[in-house]
Amino acid sequence: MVANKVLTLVLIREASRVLLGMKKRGFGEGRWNGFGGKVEKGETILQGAIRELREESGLQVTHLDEVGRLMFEFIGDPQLLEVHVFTGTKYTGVPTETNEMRPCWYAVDKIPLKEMWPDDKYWFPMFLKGSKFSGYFKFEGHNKILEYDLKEVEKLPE
Ligand SMILES: CNc1ncnc2c1ncn2[C@@H]1O[C@H](COP(=O)(O)OP(=O)(O)OP(=O)(O)O)[C@@H](O)[C@H]1O
Ligand SMILES: [Mg+2]
Ligand SMILES: [Mg+2]
Repeated sequence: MVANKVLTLVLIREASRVLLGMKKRGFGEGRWNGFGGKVEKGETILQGAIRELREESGLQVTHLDEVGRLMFEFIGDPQLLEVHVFTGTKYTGVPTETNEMRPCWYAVDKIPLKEMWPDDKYWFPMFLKGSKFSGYFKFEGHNKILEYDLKEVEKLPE
């Protein structure tokens, strides 16, 4: 048994646009995504999300809502990624490019799904309409989804 790798993903949302970042290095390099990363020892998942958002975008928030839970399996890797997806509308600061991310606002009808992780096209519509969602995706490499299961939920699993 290998413990899951716990990660956060933060999508700052306004009425008609979402803040994404172009990942400049590391896992998911070259793709637009929300802000986030590994939860560190001694912090809660929410604290990790708030910290990663600040480190990667320069934005400060005091509150985020958890809206999604995504599990990813990569063939050949026994460790599952457990991604906690958060959203928030209230922030202070100005989106600022960092070593890891180049932020850009995207209109909700112009989300660059072709330049995002392939799973995003399945759950982003649920996110945009305000639903909570829970999913599992099995990847071969970083571009191919072999199988998946995704549903809208009333409440996220604990
Ligand atoms: C497979 N399908 C996927 N679809 C959408 N998003 C995905 C994802 N798989 C991982 N993610 C996100 O990618 C970031 C990786 O974490 P990552 O940025 O590398 O970690 P962190 O910021 O801690 O980096 P440092 O180690 O500090 O450099 C993190 O937000 C995580 O939620
Ligand atoms: Mg990161
Ligand atoms: Mg980190």
